[in-house]
Amino acid sequence: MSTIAAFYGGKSILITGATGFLGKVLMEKLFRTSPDLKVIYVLVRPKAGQTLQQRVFQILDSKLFEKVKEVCPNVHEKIRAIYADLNQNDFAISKEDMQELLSCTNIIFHCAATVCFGNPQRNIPIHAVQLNVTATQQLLLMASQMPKLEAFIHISTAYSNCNLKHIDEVIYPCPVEPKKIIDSLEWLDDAIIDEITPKLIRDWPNIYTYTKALGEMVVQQESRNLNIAIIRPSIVGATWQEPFPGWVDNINGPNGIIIATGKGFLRAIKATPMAVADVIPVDTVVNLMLAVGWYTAVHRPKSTLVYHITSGNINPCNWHKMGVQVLATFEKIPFERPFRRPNANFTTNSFTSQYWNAVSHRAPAIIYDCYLRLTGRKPRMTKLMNRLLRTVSMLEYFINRSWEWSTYNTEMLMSELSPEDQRVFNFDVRQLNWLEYIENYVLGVKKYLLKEDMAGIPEAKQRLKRLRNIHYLFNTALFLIAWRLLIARSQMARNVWFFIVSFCYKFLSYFRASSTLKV
Ligand SMILES: CCCCCCCCCCCCCCCCCCCCCC(=O)SCCNC(=O)CCNC(=O)[C@H](O)C(C)(C)COP(=O)(O)OP(=O)(O)OC[C@H]1O[C@@H](n2cnc3c(N)ncnc32)[C@H](O)[C@@H]1OP(=O)(O)O
Ligand SMILES: NC(=O)C1=CN([C@@H]2O[C@H](COP(=O)(O)OP(=O)(O)OC[C@H]3O[C@@H](n4cnc5c(N)ncnc54)[C@H](OP(=O)(O)O)[C@@H]3O)[C@@H](O)[C@H]2O)C=CC1
Repeated sequence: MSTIAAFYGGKSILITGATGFLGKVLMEKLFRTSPDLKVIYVLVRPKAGQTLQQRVFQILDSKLFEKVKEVCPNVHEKIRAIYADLNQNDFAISKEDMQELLSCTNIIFHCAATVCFGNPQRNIPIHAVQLNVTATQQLLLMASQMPKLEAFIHISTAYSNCNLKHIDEVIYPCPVEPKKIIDSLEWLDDAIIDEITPKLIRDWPNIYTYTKALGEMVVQQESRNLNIAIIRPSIVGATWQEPFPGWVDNINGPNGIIIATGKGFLRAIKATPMAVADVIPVDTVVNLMLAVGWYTAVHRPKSTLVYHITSGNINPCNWHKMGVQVLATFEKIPFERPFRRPNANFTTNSFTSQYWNAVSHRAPAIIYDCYLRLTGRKPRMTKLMNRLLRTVSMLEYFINRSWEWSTYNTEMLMSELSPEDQRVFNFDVRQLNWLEYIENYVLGVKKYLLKEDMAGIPEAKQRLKRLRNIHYLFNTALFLIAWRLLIARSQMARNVWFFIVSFCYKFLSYFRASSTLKV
């Protein structure tokens, strides 16, 4: 039996961010490998007209949890949804619930965060500080009042120090104390906050990575006597193996780009083809989280250990390889109703990138909107395209650089695991076959995100053929119009044209004469 799986048996586990991408896979693995755990408390807020229970039951009833229902049929009884808004004081948790959490929790996995890179129109700096920094502080305070707590696992990101090139498994100090930032946001005017934000975040590319760095500092400062560990994953991608390959559920990071490329909206991107695409499968991250939870509780390291979970250092893939494989998969398994044929041009040049944006992205969107207007429908493509290009521009920082993350602690942990634990909680991505993984990833985006049926593939292929013919026809027409205009204006173009025509005529005459002779 796996030592780690046995460790979670009978435990009460508190998860924040359980309704998120990582949180769902964490719950699934916990229930599947330790069905005898006591309870999982999930801090949830009502959303989109759904109550807490409805939200949680919807997750439990999803395909992701199919295997769980076989090994843990009473899963619904083992999950306790607790109303909480992490942006509020004491998370707005009721007194009774708080009492239960404080007296029963054994392990905390803190996954909740806003992963939005920042939108100045939405007061994101305050929201991000509240959730990624203040909420972490509050949760640590709560944790310090939990007598049965054995481990507190904080999920950060490998990019929390992306202003550095080489990143060690240590907590780096931020130039401004988190407490000062939290205090000042309480009384500063929104307009002033917007003004000082760029000065505060300095060489961090966005408010997300900056607040995650602040969050780590808070963990260090408020750790008290707790057993804490920090996990830093790189770009979290679809599942590799468990519970089945290719599962994804949001459009963040690569997922949105894969959809936009497969649907033919995005055909070029400013990216360094040889830069490392440091994607890490979500199930690998979850396996490390559970191993770290066990190790932190049982071995109680003297200081807060940081664990990097990245792929580039041991099994690197680059954006070029990823792009080629994504396109190859679209050939076999196209997405339904594409706008244009999928293509992927990478450029590192700003001018070329702007050219592609104008010609390959904005112009077709404008033409399509004209068509919609002419046919009495509401134009929408230009708006969609602008939004997409804005999102892509936010990701550019990460696809034009490579980082080196040291992984001493992660390797140390791997060596501490029994062979059985190494198998059940595998976080060694050396065995990951990128081509297979990317193909499953794209397939997963199609099935689980776009909810497209595989039966629609022949029709999608037909549509791609039609789009290719339209593309050739359009280009030929464009060429002929350009040529006609050139001929009308330039003697030289006319001379070239007559030369080509007379050459073709002579060639054809010679060919006809020689074939007549043979007969
Ligand atoms: C041709 C090339 C082909 C290539 C071939 C393919 C090869 C594969 C290549 C892959 C290269 C990938 C590189 C990844 C690098 C990741 C690095 C991560 C590093 C850190 C990792 C982390 O540690 S953490 C996870 C990352 N964190 C995000 O990735 C959040 C992004 N996101 C936002 O920062 C906000 O979302 C933002 C946009 C501000 C709007 O923010 P906002 O407040 O204005 O509005 P909302 O978020 O409410 O969204 C408003 C509407 O935008 C829609 N939308 C939201 N996101 C969208 C999205 N990604 N793509 C499309 N559409 C999106 C949404 O669906 C809404 O649409 P609608 O209104 O119709 O419902
Ligand atoms: N995805 C990635 O590529 C990476 C993620 N990470 C880190 O992993 C962790 C999980 O990320 P991921 O699962 O992708 O993120 P998601 O955006 O999918 O999930 C975020 C979670 O936080 C919850 N949450 C947000 N605001 C509140 C609030 N006010 N009160 C209560 N809950 C709230 C969300 O709840 P709700 O459903 O109600 O919105 C959701 O459950 C984060 O800490 C992130 O920084 C690190 C590296 C990469």
